[in-house]
Amino acid sequence: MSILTQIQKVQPLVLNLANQVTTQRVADIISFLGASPLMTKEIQEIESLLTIADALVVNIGTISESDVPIFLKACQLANQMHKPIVLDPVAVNVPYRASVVKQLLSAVSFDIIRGNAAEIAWFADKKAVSKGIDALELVVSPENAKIAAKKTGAVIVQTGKTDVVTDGTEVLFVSTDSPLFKVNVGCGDMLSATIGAFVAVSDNLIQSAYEATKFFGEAGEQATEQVQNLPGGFINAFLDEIYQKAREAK
Ligand SMILES: Nc1ncnc2c1ncn2[C@@H]1O[C@H](COP(=O)(O)OP(=O)(O)O)[C@@H](O)[C@H]1O
Ligand SMILES: Cc1ncsc1CCOP(=O)(O)O
Ligand SMILES: [Mg+2]
Repeated sequence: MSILTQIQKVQPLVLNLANQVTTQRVADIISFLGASPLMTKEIQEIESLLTIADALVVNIGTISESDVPIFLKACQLANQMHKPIVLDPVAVNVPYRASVVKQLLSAVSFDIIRGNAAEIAWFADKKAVSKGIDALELVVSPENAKIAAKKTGAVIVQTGKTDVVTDGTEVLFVSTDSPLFKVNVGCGDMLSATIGAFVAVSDNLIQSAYEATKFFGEAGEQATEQVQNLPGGFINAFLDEIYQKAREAK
């Protein structure tokens, strides 16, 4: 049975510490995949929510000082409860965010880290050209992703023109092409959430990350064709594609 089919069967609960910009898009893609999204910012309920959750997705996109305790507690509890954690390190090259992620890395282990090439370069201690939430380099290098995997112990999904999925040893590539992902804010967040839904039902981290990334990219290509390369209706066409393909999964 494919991981996508397993999602239809299990309907896993994916708990999100989401950013405030793309919460609805993240909740929608988890739901359209056949999984069940839940967002929280309340530290008092984190343990009970993790008890019923099948995966945790942590997105630092709009993190602030008052959020750090719940991020820390949620990740520590997820480790203790053996719930997989996906980290989306939005703009981690910015000093404050870097300090928060360093604090998290010193206290918890992440199963999968999904970021653009500039964000992944940070984990590899390599220079990269970025501008806020975006990577600016178009050259795809698996080397930084492999180093980042070895340094963090996580499976790395480095997104770009070609996506790189690696555990530091095995390296897989996803070469789909949906340029409208770049101009639509939140596509990275939605991919991280998709990976969360896949890893919620599979113990194979690199396979979950790869199949999620490939499924996501292929749906993007279908949607790009449907909207004649115009961004305004792309997300709706993309989410409809996700919904339809998820329900066709065998
Ligand atoms: N230059 C590009 N051309 C086509 N698709 C891209 C390009 N860059 C990223 N993508 C795709 O966009 C999606 C989001 O990745 P990315 O934009 O790198 O994340 P983020 O939004 O976090 O910066 C991924 O599916 C990725 O394959
Ligand atoms: C614009 C913005 N600002 C803080 S989080 C966010 C959304 C980032 O979304 P993505 O990294 O998926 O493009
Ligand atoms: Mg991002």
